[in-house]
Amino acid sequence: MAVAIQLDNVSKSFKGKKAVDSLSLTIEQGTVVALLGPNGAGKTTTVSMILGLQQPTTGSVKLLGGDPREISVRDRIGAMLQEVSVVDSLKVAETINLFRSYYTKPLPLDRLLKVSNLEGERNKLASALSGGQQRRLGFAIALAGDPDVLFLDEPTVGMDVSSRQLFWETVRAMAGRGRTIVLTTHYLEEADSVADRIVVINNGKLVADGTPSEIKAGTNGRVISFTAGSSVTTELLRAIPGIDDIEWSQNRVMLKSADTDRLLINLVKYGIEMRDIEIMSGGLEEAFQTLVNK
Ligand SMILES: Nc1ncnc2c1ncn2[C@@H]1O[C@H](COP(=O)(O)OP(=O)(O)OP(=O)(O)O)[C@@H](O)[C@H]1O
Repeated sequence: MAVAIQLDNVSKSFKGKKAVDSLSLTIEQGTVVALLGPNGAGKTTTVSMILGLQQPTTGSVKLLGGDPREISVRDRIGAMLQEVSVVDSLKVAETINLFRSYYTKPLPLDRLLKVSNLEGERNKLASALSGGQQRRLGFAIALAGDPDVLFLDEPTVGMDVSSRQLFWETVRAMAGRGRTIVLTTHYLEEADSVADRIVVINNGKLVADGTPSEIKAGTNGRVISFTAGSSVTTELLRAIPGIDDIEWSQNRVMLKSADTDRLLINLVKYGIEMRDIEIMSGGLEEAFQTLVNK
């Protein structure tokens, strides 16, 4: 598969402190990649370097095979950053048209108004939009040039539920047409449902990289919980192989394990009295906390 983004050993320092530290990353075309990490992890700095807005202190960045600052590369890129700056005197449709004029193959205005759900606001002043509507205008602007690579920095902050749904549907449809999407978000459930790949950064370093299920499976395993009979004690459970953690909530016990199938067999073998057995996967939230608190 063709490579859309390539970072080779990229570092960025501010006043001697590394915001991004020896990051290497290859992103293939047609994938949706979520960049996760706590505040200050280096996500925005990474995206700014991929976009050519900041230069790495060391290392190299390639976007669509070229330098992100080249005009021919910029023509194929769209970005929705945290701040949307609008010209005060321009209406929504005029604002979108202004951005359309920067590109060689812009999408039609009506299509952009539709996917950003701003058809009803086309004649409003852009500066008079609500916060959520301004985010959607930012999305329309990012899509104006029908980009091959789209960057979304915290895109759904302030959007209501139906706008979010339409937004993610549009993003997934774009990926289906071979476009590459890189997004940052603090909403882990969104990353879990929309991304093909999750890259976790902490202190400027890559700490995990994989599909959402790989990230979840690789860090926290799964949990078996059941209502325990009166003969079951923590000591008894400690003797059983394959349990990573034991937690009680009244007479219900939760056992963490990397291999819940094998653990269940062991529990039966040891004659553990169990009722209402449940097996659950750990969530992305839990995996994320484990990764960034290591
Ligand atoms: N222009 C700058 N000058 C000095 N330090 C900076 C600058 N930009 C970023 N930093 C520092 O680099 C580190 C990474 O910041 P960055 O904005 O990339 O994090 P982030 O992961 O995007 O965080 P958030 O989730 O809060 O948006 C932080 O410690 C930040 O203070």
